[in-house]
Amino acid sequence: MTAPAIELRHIGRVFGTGPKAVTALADVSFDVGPGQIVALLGANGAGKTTLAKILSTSLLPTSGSARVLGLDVVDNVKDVRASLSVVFGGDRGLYTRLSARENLRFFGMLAGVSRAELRHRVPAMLDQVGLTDAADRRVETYSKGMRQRLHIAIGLIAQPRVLLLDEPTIGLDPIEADRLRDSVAGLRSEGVSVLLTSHYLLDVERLADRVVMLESGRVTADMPLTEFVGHAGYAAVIAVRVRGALPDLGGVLPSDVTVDSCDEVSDGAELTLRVRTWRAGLLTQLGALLDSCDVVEVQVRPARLEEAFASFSGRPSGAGRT
Ligand SMILES: Nc1ncnc2c1ncn2[C@@H]1O[C@H](COP(=O)(O)OP(=O)(O)OP(=O)(O)O)[C@@H](O)[C@H]1O
Repeated sequence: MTAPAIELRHIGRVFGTGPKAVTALADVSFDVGPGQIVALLGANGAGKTTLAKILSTSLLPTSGSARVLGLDVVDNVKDVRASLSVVFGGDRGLYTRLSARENLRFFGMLAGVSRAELRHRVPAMLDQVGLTDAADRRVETYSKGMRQRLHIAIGLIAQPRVLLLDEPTIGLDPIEADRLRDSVAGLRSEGVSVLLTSHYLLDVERLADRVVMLESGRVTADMPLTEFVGHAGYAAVIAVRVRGALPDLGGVLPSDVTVDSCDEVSDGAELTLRVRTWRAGLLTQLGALLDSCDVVEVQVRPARLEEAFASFSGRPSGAGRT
């Protein structure tokens, strides 16, 4: 059987000793499978950075064991470093007076990739992150999103099989963020395993196969994304706006649909329904119940990760975003 890309067993990390000791990680165990994208969620101070530092061999755990592709991070520092790459968000570490192509060549050589190999790999990486057209422009002329995509290309130039990706879409506008997510999603087909930390739940919703949630250094959830989203407690919200009055829906709604709110507006009413489980034919059924009124607009909003996040952390929706 192939070893998990990342294997954490009872990892603990305490900073300091005595009464001032801080337990950053208490007892963390989970795996990232080969080719999987796992999102590591948690509020500020939950222990995400500490875990990333242990995996990237820049910090020792105080208990437990961590393996990358079967290699212990304490005993096999050199091999772990060759297998894993860390990509941080923001502007750090790029040579902005050089072009993307030159940055990639430089970091490739630093990582020990041969010149001959770089001749193939650099254009391939530029293409993979959508920077081919801008490849020979100085990085100082790039948008934040382009810089961030270049970071990912640099992280991948030595062909690591495991990537730690920290806040990849921080500070990006929605279009840039989407492009970046496309680049990350493409890694799955390359067989790269990713541990993604993000405060942006949209990244997680779009990219992750599994979600691991940390709270105060402990794992409070470890499950497939679909199951995690299911913890929102409902599948979707349907908002209906009608002209004129609404019929009395008391007792006629399907059992898995409840009324969230019903408000009068200038020329009619707005009704919000919460659907516990989505099923084929539900909208037709609701349409029939509203047949007698003039429906102006219907919006269906699938359950969002914010609600699931809140249900695990016991905080109100939206508090996951910091
Ligand atoms: N070098 C250190 N010395 C003492 N305490 C530390 C040190 N590094 C981290 N901590 C503490 O460990 C806990 C976990 O911190 P960590 O940075 O891992 O959290 P995080 O989940 O990455 O937070 P954020 O989302 O804010 O980056 C926090 O209470 C933090 O104050």
